[in-house]
Amino acid sequence: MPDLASCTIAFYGVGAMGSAILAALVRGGHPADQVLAVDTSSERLRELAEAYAVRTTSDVAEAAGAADVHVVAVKPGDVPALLDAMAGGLGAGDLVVSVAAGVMSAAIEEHLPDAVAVARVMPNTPALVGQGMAVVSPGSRCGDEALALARSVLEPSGAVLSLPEKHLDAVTGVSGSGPAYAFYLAEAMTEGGVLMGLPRDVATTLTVQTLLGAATMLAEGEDSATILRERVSSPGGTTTAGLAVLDERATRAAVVAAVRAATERSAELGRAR
Ligand SMILES: NC(=O)C1=CN([C@@H]2O[C@H](COP(=O)(O)OP(=O)(O)OC[C@H]3O[C@@H](n4cnc5c(N)ncnc54)[C@H](OP(=O)(O)O)[C@@H]3O)[C@@H](O)[C@H]2O)C=CC1
Ligand SMILES: O=C(O)[C@@H]1CCC=N1
Repeated sequence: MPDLASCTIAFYGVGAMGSAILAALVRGGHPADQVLAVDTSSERLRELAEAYAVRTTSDVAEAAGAADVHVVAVKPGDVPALLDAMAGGLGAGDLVVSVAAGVMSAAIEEHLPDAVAVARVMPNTPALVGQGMAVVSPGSRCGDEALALARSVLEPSGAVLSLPEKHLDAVTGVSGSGPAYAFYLAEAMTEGGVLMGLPRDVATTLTVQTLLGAATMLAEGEDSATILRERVSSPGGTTTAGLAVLDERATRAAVVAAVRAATERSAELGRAR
């Protein structure tokens, strides 16, 4: 397998997720003329060409023949037809990296020539700002060099872990869908501030900086979430009053159930193939 720097990388589907990984890769220094955006939407292609000077095409077979690394970022239900359109252009030395939720690497391999390596990845949208979390799992034909190449596609997007594929549904439940849980909390905190009389822009600033500060303490410090929460909670004070309401309304159980539901939905998407 070659180094990523010498590879042409095609992104099939440049919606929310594909374009975030593409953007991080180009900002990270990968030559834009070695990046190919492929999408059914000519408007999306025009936007990406303008923003990042990447090459574009709507011809899947042409892209498959031109690239070495192939990032599949269409909706799970669109994956089989896309792979069939790609297959004729792929051969030994090619790597297919799929970010589609639930779609198993074995199901992807069935559509492709035997010589093609497949890796599955569960990324998330903070890749767009270089703060993504991606978990990479090798398929049955993905050796160490191909796995390293797959990781290097994601490294400009943020943190990267390698795990066996059996964990990817749970990963999807925590970090794949997780940004939406954080945005949901941000919406609710902002709304609470507005209800209590703060101007919306002020409530938004307070919420965003508070979540950023809390996440930075978790990321950079040694202390667990439990210890950090206890340090905010003065006995008989304001925080315990607020947290008691979250407990009364079973918020912790609701978040655990949300992770379970997203995990189960990922597995279900895989069975639908
Ligand atoms: N969004 C997220 O946070 C995450 C998404 N994922 C996974 O990423 C994948 C993409 O999700 P997301 O970016 O949200 O979806 P989007 O709908 O935003 O993007 C998918 C893009 O692919 C295009 N497309 C569909 N079929 C083809 C085709 N045959 N060839 C080229 N382009 C095609 C779509 O066009 P059109 O709209 O015309 O169909 C669309 O522009 C999904 O499989 C999802 O599970 C994984 C982790 C996180
Ligand atoms: O909602 C979804 O299905 C995709 C996969 C993980 C995040 N978004």
